[in-house]
Amino acid sequence: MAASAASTTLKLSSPSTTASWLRHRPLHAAFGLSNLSLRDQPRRFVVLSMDAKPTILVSEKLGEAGLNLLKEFANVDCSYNLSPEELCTKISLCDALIVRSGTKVNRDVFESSAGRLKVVGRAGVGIDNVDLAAATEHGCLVVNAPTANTVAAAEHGIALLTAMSRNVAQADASVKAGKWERNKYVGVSLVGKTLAVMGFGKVGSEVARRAKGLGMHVIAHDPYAPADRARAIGVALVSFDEAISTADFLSLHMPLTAATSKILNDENFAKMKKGVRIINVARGGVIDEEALVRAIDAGIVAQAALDVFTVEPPPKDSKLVQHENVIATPHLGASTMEAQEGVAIEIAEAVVGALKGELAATAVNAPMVPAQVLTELKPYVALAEKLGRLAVQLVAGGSGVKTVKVTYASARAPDDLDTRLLRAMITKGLIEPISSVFVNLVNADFTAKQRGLRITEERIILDGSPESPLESVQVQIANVESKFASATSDAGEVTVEGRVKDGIPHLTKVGSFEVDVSLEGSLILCRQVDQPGMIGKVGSILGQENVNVSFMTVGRIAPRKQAVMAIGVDEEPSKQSLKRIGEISAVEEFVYLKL
Ligand SMILES: NC(=O)c1ccc[n+]([C@@H]2O[C@H](COP(=O)([O-])OP(=O)(O)OC[C@H]3O[C@@H](n4cnc5c(N)ncnc54)[C@H](O)[C@@H]3O)[C@@H](O)[C@H]2O)c1
Ligand SMILES: O=C(O)[C@H](O)COP(=O)(O)O
Repeated sequence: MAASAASTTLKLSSPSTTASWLRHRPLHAAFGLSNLSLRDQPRRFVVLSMDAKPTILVSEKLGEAGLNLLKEFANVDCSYNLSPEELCTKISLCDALIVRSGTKVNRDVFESSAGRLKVVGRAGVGIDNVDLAAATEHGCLVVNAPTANTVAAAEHGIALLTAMSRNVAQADASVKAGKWERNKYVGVSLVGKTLAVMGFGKVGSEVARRAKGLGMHVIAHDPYAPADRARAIGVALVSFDEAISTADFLSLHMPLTAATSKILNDENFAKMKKGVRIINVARGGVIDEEALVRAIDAGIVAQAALDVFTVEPPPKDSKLVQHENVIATPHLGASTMEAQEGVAIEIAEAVVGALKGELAATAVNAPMVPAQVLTELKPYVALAEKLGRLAVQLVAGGSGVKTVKVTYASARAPDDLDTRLLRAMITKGLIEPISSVFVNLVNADFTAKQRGLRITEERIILDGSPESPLESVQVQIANVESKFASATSDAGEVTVEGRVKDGIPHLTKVGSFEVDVSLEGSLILCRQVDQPGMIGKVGSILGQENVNVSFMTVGRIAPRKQAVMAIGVDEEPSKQSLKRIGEISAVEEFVYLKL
């Protein structure tokens, strides 16, 4: 880490006890959640004046216990199956809205509310149906219920697994059609078969546990899950290729992210064992649905059981849904009486709490930064989150992301620099790109702990004037392999370091290579043999598809030796362009990272 001549390393206790930014301030006030006028403070969150009883619109069926909680505090309007126009008309009379995944809460809804809507509660995990940017712009808090439907989703995965393997749905339809086709519907046994659980998080680990009870051999792929957690329930974590090439059954439990979008595609279906069976209760977008139809027709995939689809509901004439080797359910993973009661209570408590102005642990878009400290710290909190995002995207696998070391170099006295917010932002950056969890200042330490993530902090005290709060921040992930080997330091840790320059976060180090690229847009890191013309070659590939390069630097060990080129891009390059960059003869490895 670059430090000035004299420096001292100091270990910080975690969480920091020197919360100078937040000390003596009630949290809701520190976070700008107290009675703010929406017009004056359009990006902050408002709470209701306690004079009037608020109105809560529930637009999809919610469990009775949750409704009762809401009714104790508010007027509750349960109006299901509203058209988009009806929703927009009603919303101007409502302080809160509670939805599941069936209601599209788009920008029109926030605009139509004319500032009255203060909270949107999602009775479930995924907030794909809520326009978060529009919510934040309109000062509307979004909360979700992230835990209560985990077991229900896992049980539905198992239901699909067993129903598919014994043709229950097809045989049922056949009997109801008056037939008796005992030879046609011979199934396959589960005992002794290999199930690969793709995504070993909350739902995936519950599926694994249950499948072991069915006598299956369970393996899992999850580059970020700690191997010891998997081992504790007798599951081996394996690479992606090993999982898909050895599985008899593949069950998908990863979130839909840029990295997992269409992760089951033609190329990967071709690597699978002939006759593999696929279960998806995660998100439709993780499968290339057209490629799945091709793989079924080619006999690679024997059967698929799907609860989720890229477009929901899928088109009536969808080849996939109509395929005789596919069974489908209409996104029923969370639909048990028990889960819906649990989710209803979880969301009702969160919405009522938010309307009362309490800080919500399940807030999806709560401001992480108290308005009062924004001026000085804004670029540093952005830097912290982006370093977390970069570090985790560089991880390829290993024993999972378990140990993260953060090193702050600062000339400020330890008492004058509270790292709680920075640590929370790094945690947010580390967790959000790989999970369905949203991290805020309230839940950051808890969420890290729950995922088995240990974050230690160290301080390097620099000589000199403490004008800026921080000189640099370094994030290191231990015991993992990297997608970009050059990001691994000599000590074997995935390492990124950055600093703020002219108010803008910059990446200044990757592994042992010094670089200098502003952390805006996205980033391509390329390791090559240092030689003339490289910048031109990469630049022209990007230029051909109108991808704007915002920044480019080369860090090298010595002239004509190995170098790392960091290229900031405003737009996402196509897969083809990235492939062409990888094919340039001097390029030894490269990676594309979203910030
Ligand atoms: N069908 C339903 O009704 C229903 C209900 C609940 C959850 N879900 C969905 O199930 C999925 C899992 O939910 P969860 O609560 O277990 O989330 P989670 O965040 O607890 O777990 C997701 C896991 O996926 C892992 N992961 C991330 N990227 C990966 C990759 N490239 N390859 C392999 N693993 C990767 C993460 O490390 C994490 O451990 C989500 O998509 C969620 O939306 C669906
Ligand atoms: O994201 C979720 O919680 C699940 O996909 C369930 O969605 P649902 O509440 O619409 O059933």
